[in-house]
Amino acid sequence: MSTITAPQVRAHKVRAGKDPLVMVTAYDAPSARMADEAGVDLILVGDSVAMVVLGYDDTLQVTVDDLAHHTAAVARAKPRPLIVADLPWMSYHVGVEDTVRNAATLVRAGAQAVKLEGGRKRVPHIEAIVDAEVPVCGHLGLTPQSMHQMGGFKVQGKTSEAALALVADAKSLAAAGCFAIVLEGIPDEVAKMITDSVDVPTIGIGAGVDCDGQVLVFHDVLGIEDRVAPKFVRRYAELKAAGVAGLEAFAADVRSRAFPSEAETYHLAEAESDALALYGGGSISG
Ligand SMILES: Nc1nc(=O)c2c([nH]1)NC[C@@H]1CN(c3ccc(C(=O)N[C@@H](CCC(=O)O)C(=O)O)cc3)CN21
Ligand SMILES: CC(C)C(=O)C(=O)O
Ligand SMILES: [Mg+2]
Repeated sequence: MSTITAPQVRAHKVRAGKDPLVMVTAYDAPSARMADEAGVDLILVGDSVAMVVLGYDDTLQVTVDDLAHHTAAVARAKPRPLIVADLPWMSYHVGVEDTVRNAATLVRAGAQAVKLEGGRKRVPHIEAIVDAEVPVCGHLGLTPQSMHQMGGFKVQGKTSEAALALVADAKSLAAAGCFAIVLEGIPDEVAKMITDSVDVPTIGIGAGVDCDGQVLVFHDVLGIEDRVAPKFVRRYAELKAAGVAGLEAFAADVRSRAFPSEAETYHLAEAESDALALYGGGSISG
């Protein structure tokens, strides 16, 4: 079971004296174990899996079944962080009943909460999922599933009108029962205003230091991703470079016959080796 529960997250505000929440994405059992051992608070099985793992150029290409597949792999690691799974595009845009069934699919795969993108127009869907006893995390600002409406992955809330609309959206999400709200790609002043305006924690990604938590994509934090490079990413390791160096060393050892060594090789017992020699020692003409 998780170290932190959704109700505990809901009450987690920096202004109440708490340290910021730490959330990182994970998409499989080994990444979930790394997040667990690092002591993060929440794992997000994000639809960013489409871009950083599955090779797509956007997040619109993944389905509920794709997210369930990755959520199940994360859940099998039994990580201590709370497992939040993204509802992908088109899984909560058709109807409320369809939305609740899709949330249930992710819960049965092992999610302890779900996240969906958008503001006040998502309130009926959020309320229905919460009514089905599933904690919901909101997501406002640069919502990647809206990339065609936004004209790309563009920072949002850059005018006073847009900023106030985001504050109103955040209040609607909190009132609808969201236990936390991710704020992505917005000016820090706007994120601070939202964080001050709601009683649930805000978890920022490209939203400044004044949120109640921070989230980044696993492959960005560890330096595995090198196609997408948003300004808000800080790399804490260079695993892609380490991986390429390791594979180069393996290839060199194979080609020089330095691999495998004696210690990496199996042998017959002597008697069996002698008996085998009597049968022709492996010669095909013998
Ligand atoms: N590897 C990765 N990291 C992410 O954080 C991430 C994904 N993939 N895929 C899904 C979404 C897409 N995200 C993105 C992708 C690009 C930018 C980006 O290039 N932003 C510009 C700002 C453009 C502007 O000024 O409006 C930047 O320079 O940071 C931002 C968020 C965040 N998410
Ligand atoms: C970037 C985070 C917030 C996300 O939604 C994802 O990884 O899919
Ligand atoms: Mg996402």
